Amino acid sequence: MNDRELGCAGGQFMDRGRMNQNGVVQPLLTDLYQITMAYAYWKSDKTDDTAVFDLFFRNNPFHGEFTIFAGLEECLKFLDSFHYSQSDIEYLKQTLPEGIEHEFFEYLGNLTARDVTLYAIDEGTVAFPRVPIIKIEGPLIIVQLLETTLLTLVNYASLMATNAARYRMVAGKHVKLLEFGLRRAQGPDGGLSASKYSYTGGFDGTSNVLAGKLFNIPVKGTHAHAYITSFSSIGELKTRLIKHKQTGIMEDLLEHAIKHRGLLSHLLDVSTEESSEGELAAMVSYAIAFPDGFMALVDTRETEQANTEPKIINDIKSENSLPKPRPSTNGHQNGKSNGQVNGHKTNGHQNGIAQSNGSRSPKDTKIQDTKTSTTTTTTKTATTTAALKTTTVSNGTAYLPKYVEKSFRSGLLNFSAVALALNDLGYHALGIRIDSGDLAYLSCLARETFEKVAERFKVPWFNKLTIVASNDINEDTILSLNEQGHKIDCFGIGTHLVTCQRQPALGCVYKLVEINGQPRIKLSQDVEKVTMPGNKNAYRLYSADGHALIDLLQKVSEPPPAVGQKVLCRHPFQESKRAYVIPSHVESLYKVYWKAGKICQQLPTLEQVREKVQISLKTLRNDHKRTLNPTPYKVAVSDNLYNFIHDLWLQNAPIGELS
Ligand SMILES: Nc1ncnc2c1ncn2[C@@H]1O[C@H](COP(=O)(O)OP(=O)(O)OP(=O)(O)O)[C@@H](O)[C@H]1O
Ligand SMILES: O=P(O)(O)OC[C@H]1O[C@H](OP(=O)(O)OP(=O)(O)O)[C@H](O)[C@@H]1O
Ligand SMILES: O=C(O)c1cccnc1
Ligand SMILES: [Mg+2]
Repeated sequence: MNDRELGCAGGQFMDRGRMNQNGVVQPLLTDLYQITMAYAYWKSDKTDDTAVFDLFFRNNPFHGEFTIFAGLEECLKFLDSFHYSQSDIEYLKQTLPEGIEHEFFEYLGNLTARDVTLYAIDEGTVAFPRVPIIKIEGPLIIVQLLETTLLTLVNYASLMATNAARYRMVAGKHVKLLEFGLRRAQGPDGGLSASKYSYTGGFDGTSNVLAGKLFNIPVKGTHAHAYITSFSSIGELKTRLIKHKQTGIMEDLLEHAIKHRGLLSHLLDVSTEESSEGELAAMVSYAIAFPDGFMALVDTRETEQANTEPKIINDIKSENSLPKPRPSTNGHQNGKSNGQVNGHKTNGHQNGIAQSNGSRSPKDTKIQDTKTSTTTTTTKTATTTAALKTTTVSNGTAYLPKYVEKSFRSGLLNFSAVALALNDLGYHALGIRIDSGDLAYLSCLARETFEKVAERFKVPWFNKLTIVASNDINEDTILSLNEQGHKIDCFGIGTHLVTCQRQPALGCVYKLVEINGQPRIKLSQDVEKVTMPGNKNAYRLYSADGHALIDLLQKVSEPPPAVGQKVLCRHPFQESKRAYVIPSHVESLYKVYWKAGKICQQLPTLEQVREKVQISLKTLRNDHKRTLNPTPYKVAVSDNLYNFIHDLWLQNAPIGELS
C-alpha cells in the first residue's frame, strides 16, 4: 500500500515509514495532556519508572450484555511505527509552553515502543465490562503517551463491530447485510472504519469502494433514485440494443420490455398508463449496462393517474394474506408502540404521501417505435390493448392492489417487464431494492408478484429474485419486520449502523493499575468506577456444554484455575455475591501480542476475525444475547484478588471525622 492508497483520511499527513495504517494514526493523534504529562514525568525524573495500564470498558453498549473487541491489529501497527518524526518535534517545540528543556525534545525524538509489552484478548472475541481487553506494561512515560491513540483505535472499532454483530443476530444468518453508511458517517475516517468493522461484526459487504480496496471487503450496491429520475421518456434512450447472451445477435431490449409490460399489465392489474415511462427507460438502459447484474430501485416514480380510495386495513389483510400495511396516521408498531420509528413519525403507504415525481399525462406519452427506433407519439392505452390481445390471464386477480404506492406499482411492473425482456435474451436479473413505504408489506407483495410471474411466464428463477430493503433501518426495525413477516433477502443499512445512533460511544478507559510493582487503585464514590488494582490475568471458565460461564480476574502471581477444580469466584465489590465454579474448560484470555519491539502472534486476517466473532458469540448463552432485558454475564475476581482490592481500598480511603 502506498501513501495515496492510504486514502482520504490523512494520506497527506503520512510520514515515511508509517506504512500499512491509515496515515492519520500517528503519535500526535493524541491529547495534548499526554505530552505535557510526559514532560512533567520527565522533569520529575520518572523516566525509569515502569507502569501497567488496563484498557477496559465499564458498560456494554446498546443496552446489551456483550461487546465485541476490535481494533487490536491497528493498535499493534501503531506500536510498530511509534516514533515522533522531526516535523512532529518541530511542531511540539512551537506548540508546547515556553521553557520546555531542549533535552526533552531529544528524549521524545528517540522514543519507540520497543520496551513496551502488550497483552490482549484476541480481536473478535466477546468481552465484558471491567475485564481489561488490553493490558500494557512498560516505561511509564511511553505507556502514558499511548493512551489516547489506543483508546481511539479500540473504542469505535469495538462499538461498530458490536453494533454490526447485533444487526447480524437479529437479521439471522441467511439474510444478507450490506453497509451503506459512508455518506452519513462521521467523516471519511469514520466511514472507512465503519465499513471495516461492520464487516468484522458480520456484514457481508459495503458500498464503500475504498474500504473494499483497502481491506479486501466485498463491495456491493444497487443504484440511486437519481438514475431513474434522470430519464423522463423512452425517447431519451440512446441505445436499446443488447447482444443475446447465447446467440450473440443484437436485439432490441426495449421492444421485448414493452411486449412484456403489456402482458404483465393485466396480470398485475397495473395499467401501462399508471407506470412511468421514464422509469422504464431508466431500467432498460441500466439493464443494457448490466444485463447479468440487473437490480432496480422500484419506488421512485409516481404517475399522474390517481389511485383508488385506500382500502381499510382489515380488507387488505384478508384479501391478500400479507402482513398488515402500516396504518396511515400512527405509523407502525416497532416494538416501542409509540407510533414512531427511529425517532420520527412514519407514513402509511396507503395515504399517497409520496409526492408526484415527473409525471405526465398519457396523451403526451412518447413511445419509441420499437422496430424503427424512431419516436412517435401515441398513447399507452393503445400499447396495452395491443399487448392484451396476446395475453391470457389465468384468473384476473389483482396482485398489485390499487392502494399500494403508485411508485411501487409502476416500479414493479417496469422491473418485471425488463427482467422478462432480459430473460428473452438469455440473462437473469438479480432483483429489486425497496427504499420507502412499509417494507414488510411491500416485500411480501413483491415476492408474491415474482411468484405469479414465475408461474405465468414459466421462469422459475423469478421466484428467487433478490429483494433488498433500505431506508433508515435499525435493529428494532429488523426485529419488527421479523415479527410481521417479510420477504427481504438483503438489508442495506447506513445511518443507524455507522453512526451507532443508539449509543454513539463505547466508554473504554485506560487506567494505571501498577507502578514500579506497586498496585494503584482509583477510588470513586461510584463503586462501579473503582479500578481493579495490580497486574492481573483473566480467564474464561466454561461449562460442560461449551458455554462461557464467567470471566475471572486474578493476580498474576496466582496459579490459573484448573479444569475440574472448584474455584471461588467473587463479585468484585459485593461481599455476599460469590459462587463456586468447576470449569470444564479454562481459557486464558491474554496473549502477548507485542514485546521487545515485535508483534509476537500471527495476526489473523479480517476474514478470520469476522469468523472469530461468530465463533465467540456461539459460546454465549442466548439469554446474554437477547435484545430485551438480557441476563448480565458474570465477571468475578478470585478470593485473593478480592481481599487485595479491599485491603488496598481501605488503606487508600480516608477516614472521616465526626464532630
Ligand atoms: N413494516 C415495517 N415495520 C417497521 N418499520 C418499518 C416498516 N416499514 C418501514 N419501516 C421503517 O419505517 C420508517 C419509514 O420512514 P418514513 O416515514 O420516512 O417513510 P418513507 O416510506 O421513507 O416515506 P417517504 O417516502 O415520505 O420518505 C423507516 O425507518 C423504515 O425503515
Ligand atoms: O437510510 P440509511 O440506513 O441511511 O441507508 C442508506 C440510504 O441512503 C440512500 O438514500 P439517499 O436519499 O442518500 O440516496 P438515494 O437517492 O440513493 O435514495 C439509500 O437510498 C438509503 O435510503
Ligand atoms: O448501492 C446502494 O443501493 C446504496 C449505496 C449507498 C447508499 N444507499 C444505497
Ligand atoms: Mg429514506
